[in-house]
Amino acid sequence: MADVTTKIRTGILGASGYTGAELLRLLLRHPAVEIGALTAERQAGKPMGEVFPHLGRLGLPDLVKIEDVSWDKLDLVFCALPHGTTQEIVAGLPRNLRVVDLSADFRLTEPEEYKTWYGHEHRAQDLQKEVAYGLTELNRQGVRKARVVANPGCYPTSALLPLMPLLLDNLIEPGGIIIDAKSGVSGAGRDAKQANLFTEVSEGFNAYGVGHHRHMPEIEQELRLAAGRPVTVSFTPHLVPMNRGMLATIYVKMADGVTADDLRAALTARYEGEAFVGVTPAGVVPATRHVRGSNHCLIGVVPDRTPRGAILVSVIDNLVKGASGQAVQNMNVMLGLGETTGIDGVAMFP
Ligand SMILES: NC(=O)C1=CN([C@@H]2O[C@H](COP(=O)(O)OP(=O)(O)OC[C@H]3O[C@@H](n4cnc5c(N)ncnc54)[C@H](OP(=O)(O)O)[C@@H]3O)[C@@H](O)[C@H]2O)C=CC1
Ligand SMILES: CC(=O)N[C@@H](CCC(=O)OP(=O)(O)O)C(=O)O
Repeated sequence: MADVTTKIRTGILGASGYTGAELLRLLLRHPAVEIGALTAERQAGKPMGEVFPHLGRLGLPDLVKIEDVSWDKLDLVFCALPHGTTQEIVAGLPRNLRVVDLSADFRLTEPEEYKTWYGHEHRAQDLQKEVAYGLTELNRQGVRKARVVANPGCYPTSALLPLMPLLLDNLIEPGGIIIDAKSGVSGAGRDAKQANLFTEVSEGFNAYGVGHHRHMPEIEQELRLAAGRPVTVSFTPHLVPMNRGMLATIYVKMADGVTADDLRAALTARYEGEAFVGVTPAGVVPATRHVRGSNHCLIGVVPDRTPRGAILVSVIDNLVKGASGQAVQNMNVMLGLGETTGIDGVAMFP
């Protein structure tokens, strides 16, 4: 384990956004980390307390533009920038810097697939080969060795943690998986958008990206690795009127002779000893409030009335296990620190 008396000097690119603020909330109580640089685009030049009053009076550096960061004063960088802005920035960083990227820029391993879903050429294809997909519990060895970690999307995290072990063990069929997922509005970031106005979001909820959300190929890429053959999922995200939280209701077909109790037992065995992923007892279905503010994923398993059907319910906090918490977890693994350091809090219930 690394010596925690030598602090890791970290920078956060995109510190004026929601995941940037969440990284700070977690890193400020991390004993092995010091904050060396914080960046913003439009809000560059401002002190942190002006952008986020709850992060004022903490001695944090002011927000600067990315081009004004002194990279030689840093050991690791978190990139919390919009898609499409990160590939060139990471490619231009000194190679001794470790990187945890919260955007989708390095998640899809095939540049053609990236172009199809993100609408432009991959701008750092050479670097892509050095990247590990940071779903920590299921790729710990990859994360440990990587210089650059692609932190998974929030929807993929909520879906892959229950599905991948079941596919690996051939307990469910790769065909016909339906992922019906719901997210809090902070998942859309802090940027002002009409769809995220209080009047558009409150007192109702809606599906979006129906049939074509860019998390579909990310989910299928990782499920293909688990199943050893192509997997096509039906994935529909929904926006619900809450600030944070994500719940995925996943419909699967079990292999012949398998029961929902078998699925629960397999997931319980797979995640035994894991600090952040848990399976609820039979008859208990997890809710977003059980993980709010924490780095936990809770999974419930229920038999369905359809032939060989089962329903998985998976909950995370989109800003924590779905983004910044998992990013800190990956940093801990990359640097040989205790994996739960700084992120061991339990949920804020209710
Ligand atoms: N929100 C969530 O739950 C999750 C988000 N993610 C991903 O994490 C990343 C950050 O998300 P989030 O924090 O929600 O986003 P926000 O919109 O809240 O924040 C974006 C940040 O990037 C900065 N920025 C915007 N444009 C540029 C640019 N062209 N060059 C440099 N900096 C720029 C912004 O600065 P300024 O404020 O000055 O404009 C701000 O600091 C995204 O890729 C997102 O998809 C992943 C999982 C979950
Ligand atoms: C509610 C909402 O808008 N959510 C975002 C997902 C945020 C996230 O996890 O993912 P990325 O890093 O891939 O953007 C969306 O659907 O685009």
